[in-house]
Amino acid sequence: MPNKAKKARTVAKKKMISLRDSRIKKEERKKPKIKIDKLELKVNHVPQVSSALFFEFNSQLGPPFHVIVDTNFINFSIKNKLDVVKSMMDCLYAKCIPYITDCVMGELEKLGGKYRVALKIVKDQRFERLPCTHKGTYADDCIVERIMQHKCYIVATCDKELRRRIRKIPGVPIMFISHHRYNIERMPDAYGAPKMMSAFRDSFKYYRSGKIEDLMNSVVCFENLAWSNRDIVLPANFVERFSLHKVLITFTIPEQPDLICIKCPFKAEGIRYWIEKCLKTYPSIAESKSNLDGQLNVRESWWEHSKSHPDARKKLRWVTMGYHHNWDTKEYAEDMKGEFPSEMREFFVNLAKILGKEFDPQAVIVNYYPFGSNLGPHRDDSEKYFNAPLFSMSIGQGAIFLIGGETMDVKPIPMLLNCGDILVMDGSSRLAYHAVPRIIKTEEEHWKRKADERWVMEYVSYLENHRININVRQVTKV
Ligand SMILES: O=C(O)CCC(=O)C(=O)O
Ligand SMILES: [Fe+2]
Repeated sequence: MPNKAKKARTVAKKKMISLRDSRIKKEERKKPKIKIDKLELKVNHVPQVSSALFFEFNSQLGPPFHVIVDTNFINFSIKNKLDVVKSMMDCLYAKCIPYITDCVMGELEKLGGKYRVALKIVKDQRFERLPCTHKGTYADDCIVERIMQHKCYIVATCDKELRRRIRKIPGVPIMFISHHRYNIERMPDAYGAPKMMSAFRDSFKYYRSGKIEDLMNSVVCFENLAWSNRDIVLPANFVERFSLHKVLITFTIPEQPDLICIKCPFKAEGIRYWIEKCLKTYPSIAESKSNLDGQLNVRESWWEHSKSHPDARKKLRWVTMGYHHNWDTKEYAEDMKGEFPSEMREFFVNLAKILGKEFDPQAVIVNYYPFGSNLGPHRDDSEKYFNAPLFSMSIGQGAIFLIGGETMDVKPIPMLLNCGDILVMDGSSRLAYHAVPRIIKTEEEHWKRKADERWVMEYVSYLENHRININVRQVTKV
């Protein structure tokens, strides 16, 4: 190499400052080599684990359970008509205290008028407040921080992201909502964690999603009921007034002898009468309440509106008249009642009399079920007066109805309910668990029989896709 070139290279090299020089920004500076002493003990820094945890078993958990509730859990509870405190106790079989952080309260307040029911619920005195001292209102971070510090909480949330974060923290069970009830994950068995499946729930799941051909083999059909068949000749004026067949055909089943099953007593005109009432009249009565209250401005003319708005059509799920059922408190109140429809009173009082029962209809829930919808296992015990029967009438498409016993451990009997069929839940069946896991395409659309064209045009498209249930109760002793 010529001397000149060699010199130039040496100069260039000298001009470069060392990569460890203090004039280079600290983060860009080359790190000095650390000599590893192979004999020295290696220390890993991991977050400190609470002393309440024995492996991952949290010894601070135990009744009463302290449950931190987030915003979406409250909202989903409202949507699923679940009373927060009661449903927590049903889930954990023990007293539960729901906690609301200032952050969650802040979130609910910010969400405005639509969430006023949620706000009202969390202001209930059964909820405890957890004051926040940090800045801002990022509720998820606040909850995560708390459960890292204190191992005495369960977190109730339906938020996927928050659940994912909590799963990384040892010893914190998560409560969530699925199948219209509260469930819990990561709960130590020792705390009487809920049996995720009861005999009733097993059946509900099976009939909700099983293959229809398989299910139908085990379903009790009124036509095939051979037990205690009792036929009653109906009074002529009753037959005439409500377009009934002359003879009422009733059955019972051995497992529930107090449940009276009545095969559809209506002629086609009789069924059409109730269809018109349930679609055109009841949702529009000023004194009725419905799940669409406050959502659609078109409640007074829901039926007209629904003809051109398929969404609104599917959205109507219930209408109440007479005493209104309060879905949050599960109570009826004297100041929450409207007129009970007179024709409905007349029909069910007379029917009860014919069956030898006293009945004063005071509350009705009209349920509307599109295909694919269902009604989870429950007992109708809000009425507080159980010495009167409850009448449940099916209209439109069919359904599988499960009737169980006093507890969810009793395996229910699946029954096929068709248009016009009526169940009378009396005596021991009045408080039995029941559910509607599936809406079934009916084989006999007898509402069409001899219907005039105007009627067909008006109602048939709704009935092709929906079932309606008229559920009539007596609330108080008279
Ligand atoms: O739709 C049904 O057959 C039952 C409805 C019911 O159980 C209820 O409204 O409480
Ligand atoms: Fe019910």
